[in-house]
Amino acid sequence: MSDLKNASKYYWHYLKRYWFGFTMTAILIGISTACIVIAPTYLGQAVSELTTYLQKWTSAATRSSASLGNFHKTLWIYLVLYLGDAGTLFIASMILARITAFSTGTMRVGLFRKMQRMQVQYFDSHSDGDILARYTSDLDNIFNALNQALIEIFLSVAQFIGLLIVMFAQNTTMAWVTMSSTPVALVIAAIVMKKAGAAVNHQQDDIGSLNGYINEQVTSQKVIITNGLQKDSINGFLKHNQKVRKSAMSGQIWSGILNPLMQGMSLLNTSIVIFFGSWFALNGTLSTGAALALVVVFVNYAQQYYQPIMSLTSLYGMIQLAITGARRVDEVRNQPDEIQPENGKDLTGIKKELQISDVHFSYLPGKEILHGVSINVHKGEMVALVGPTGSGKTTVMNLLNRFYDVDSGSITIDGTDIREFSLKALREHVGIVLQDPQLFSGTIADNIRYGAPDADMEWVIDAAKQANIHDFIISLPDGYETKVSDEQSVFSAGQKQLMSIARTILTSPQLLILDEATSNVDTVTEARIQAAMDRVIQGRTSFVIAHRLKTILNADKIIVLKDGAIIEQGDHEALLAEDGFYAGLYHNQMVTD
Ligand SMILES: Nc1ncnc2c1ncn2[C@@H]1O[C@H](COP(=O)(O)OP(=O)(O)OP(=O)(O)O)[C@@H](O)[C@H]1O
Repeated sequence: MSDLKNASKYYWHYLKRYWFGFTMTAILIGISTACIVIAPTYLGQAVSELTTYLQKWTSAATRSSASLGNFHKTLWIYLVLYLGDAGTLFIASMILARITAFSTGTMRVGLFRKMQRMQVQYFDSHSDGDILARYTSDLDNIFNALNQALIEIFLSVAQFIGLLIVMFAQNTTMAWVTMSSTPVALVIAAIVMKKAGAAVNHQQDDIGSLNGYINEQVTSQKVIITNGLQKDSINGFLKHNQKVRKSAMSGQIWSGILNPLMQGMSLLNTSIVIFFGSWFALNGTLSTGAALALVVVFVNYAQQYYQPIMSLTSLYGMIQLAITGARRVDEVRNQPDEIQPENGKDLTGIKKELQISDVHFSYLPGKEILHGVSINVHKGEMVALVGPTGSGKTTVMNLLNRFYDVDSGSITIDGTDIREFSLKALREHVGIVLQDPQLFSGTIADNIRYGAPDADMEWVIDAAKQANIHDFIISLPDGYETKVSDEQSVFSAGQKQLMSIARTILTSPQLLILDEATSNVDTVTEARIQAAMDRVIQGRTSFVIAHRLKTILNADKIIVLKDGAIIEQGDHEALLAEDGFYAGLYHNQMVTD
């Protein structure tokens, strides 16, 4: 039920602005229903006018007075009513199609905008495939339901109301008899809908997991091939696929069962009406003819009574998918945004120092990752973070850029807590070169100026030169205009890394965070990346996550992290002299290198 509540809130948020269109649709469908209800009476009248005409025409005495005028008039009214029905329905569907196109467009934009405001935590804790499913299959389900079910809902409601009016106008007692089975139908519908809702929810969540798995397997294709894991990959896929098949089947069964059940209710209803109708006919005050006519009319109504309910229940699978879709998209919509300080301070640069003071941090409640980390960095200094895998190096970087906020302790720049700066100002001054650099669709030049879109070509070339990648770029047939997404231009990890270094140089950050990426490139490229990194670091305050210790021998400060705590710190010489964890690590690496 809370799903329905959340979905209603979601639809209300996006659809309320179309109230005028919905009102017009309701009026038009009201007119259409009235036309369709009234039209048969004119058909009957036309038949009776034609009979009168034929009777007059066949007798010589009355032939002169025989006229088809009334017959034609009635036929015209009949035709106008049918045209009225078709015309109003057409306009109503056009209005709804427009509302659907605009509202789902706005939903898509809303979701995309939200993605740009959300905390990094959401992306870290959800698979890419699952996030993608919310943008694709969930939004598609919403679109399909709005596109196909909305008009049906309007029609069914109008038909139902129209029928109630006609029934009560004819005979109140028989109208109540016709409606008597409604509570039972509602209870059955509520039970089945609850089951179907849960099943469809499962189905969508399982589709999200399957997408996540496919995404993971596609991006890890090379690892799978090199390790000969194709069979395991397929087995994993089959497991996910089987889960989707099971949950989809259960969803379809529960959604599909509703329609036949309602058909059964319709038959039951007809029997009730026949039973009570005959009783009234035998025991009531009406003449036998009138009573029988009433029974015939109400048997007709009884059959029609469940029609709107049945057409809604036949759409139930689609509606349920749209409810689940709205729930999943709404989940994203309700994610907290990145915390922006009110009247955030501007950051003009690091004047003196950056201080990390007694920082405790946990990604998940109760599972602390950093236990009181303190690092003091003076302007222009290079700090290297070393330590075993999982020791917390990346976590420290995540906190510096406010991807996450500290639980306790503080990070300050010249005495001001970084949470007091506006996020924009902070991030303008923090440049990050990630271990796994990302290139975006567009040209090489676009990619280098990604963080500084206004930079002119001269600066782009200068940044590429500093990053040691200019010569390679101009050796390409299209030079800086080479399309990155082009199938012809597949870049090596080292080339991508150098381009992302050029990108960072162009933004001219005050604080640099470098996740050393020299581990999966050849020694020549490694030397080029190292030289580029050295150039970027010069004169800037920088944090380098070092995997290869020989790249950080010149660091002003080396921080050794283990299990989320600093166990040693100092420069290379001092740490070697200490002959502790760092010295052991260094000697080990020298041997393997
Ligand atoms: N988003 C996350 N949610 C929960 N736990 C996380 C998250 N990111 C990292 N961790 C955990 O935090 C701990 C520190 O991870 P971190 O990535 O900082 O280590 P690291 O020193 O950078 O490791 P590596 O050298 O392998 O990159 C690990 O135990 C890891 O499992």
